Amino acid sequence: MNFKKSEKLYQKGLTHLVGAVNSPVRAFSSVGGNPLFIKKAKGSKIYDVDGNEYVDLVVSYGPMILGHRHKAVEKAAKKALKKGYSFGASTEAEIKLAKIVCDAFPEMDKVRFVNSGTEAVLSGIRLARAYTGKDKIIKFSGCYHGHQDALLVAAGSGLATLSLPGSKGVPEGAVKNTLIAEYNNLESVKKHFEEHDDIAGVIIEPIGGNMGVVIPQNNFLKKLKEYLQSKGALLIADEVMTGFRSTFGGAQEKLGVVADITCLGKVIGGGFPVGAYGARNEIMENVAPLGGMYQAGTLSGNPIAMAGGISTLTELKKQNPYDKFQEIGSILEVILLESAKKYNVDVVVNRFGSMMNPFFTKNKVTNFKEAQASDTEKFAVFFWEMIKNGVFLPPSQFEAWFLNSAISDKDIKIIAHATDKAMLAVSKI
Ligand SMILES: Cc1ncc(COP(=O)(O)O)c(C=O)c1O
Ligand SMILES: NCC(=O)CCC(=O)O
Repeated sequence: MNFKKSEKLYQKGLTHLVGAVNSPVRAFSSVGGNPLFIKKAKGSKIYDVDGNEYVDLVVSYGPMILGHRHKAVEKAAKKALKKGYSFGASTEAEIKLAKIVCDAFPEMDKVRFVNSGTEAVLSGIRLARAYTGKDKIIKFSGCYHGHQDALLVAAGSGLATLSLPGSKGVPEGAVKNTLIAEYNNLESVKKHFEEHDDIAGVIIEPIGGNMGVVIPQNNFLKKLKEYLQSKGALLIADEVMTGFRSTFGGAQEKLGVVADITCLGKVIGGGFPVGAYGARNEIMENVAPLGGMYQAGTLSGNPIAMAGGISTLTELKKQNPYDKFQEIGSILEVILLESAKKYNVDVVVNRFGSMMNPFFTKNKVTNFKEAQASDTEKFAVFFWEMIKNGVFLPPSQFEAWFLNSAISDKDIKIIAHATDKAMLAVSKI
């Protein structure tokens, strides 16, 4: 396996692109080496420009839940393309996707489409403030909610990978209403309520996916919702990663919790740029043109993106792959753990349905601090051995791996073989 063409493109890309990437998570900062350049993808596989083939466990950081270029999605997008790309006016497709989305969440009467998860969350936060008339928002350390100013503190994803406590260029004023709590620690939330009476709500990834996978323990989410209700504050579920992935109704359905505002992205567009935020009528009626909270978008509800979303969600409903994800996920979990045991490597595997990852640590991982105790050098060695043996992973200890419904038994064998080689390599450092 060689990466010569990727290497060449990387050098070329450095001239006019920052770090030759358009999102820092794509840089190989924490694993060393240079990013791979992709030529194409199909089904469960992704191919780089040097012709190397990989089983893809990144799937564009989540959206490609049916695998790449699913027939139904490709057909729908091509059909939409022929009718025009953007109109700046309403289409029937928006109504169709809105119904599919609202039907999936019990208390979602209305939804507004935007173009990314970042936009979905920044709008959801604005809505919580507009509805409650309060300014403060609690977020959990290690959770990532896109790159809006107010939430770029103690964030996961690329900030965790690059060990950044926050972002330069964010004025103090932009984060003065952001309070930080610890995941799985209700007391840390209560403490803020004891000190402040102007908290609009709490935003949470119902399954943490941006510090690696972190799962709520002991009904944490249910208890959080009950507590917030008693305080008249809103629960804002950032289901950008988990929506239509944990199951069709998202992590909320799996965990038996209903949020006041739900933010969506990734799978909802099936690889096209779509985000959304939704809630019950009483909340959504605050959004313009019905109410005074302004939020807009030239390309929002884009017809190609809507077609991608409708076809992806319709196919997902038909396939209902969630039991299969559970099955494949538990097989991969066993593969990772047995291989770690064989080579005497300390590994903890966290998994929730089709989201999982190993942490190179001895102790359980239930919050950001525990995730940060992982050995990132070991992860870097593991990552490159997986790549060399045909498995494409996110280049960070703090990112989730995602399953897709095109993964085959043969792919699982490739992953098992690569894992064995990778754990052996880790055991030698
Ligand atoms: C939970 C969560 N929220 C928000 C975002 C932001 O979405 P986007 O990258 O589409 O702006 C992401 C991923 O990036 C995410 O994982
Ligand atoms: N977990 C990381 C993401 O989901 C974001 C991807 C990106 O920012 O490119």
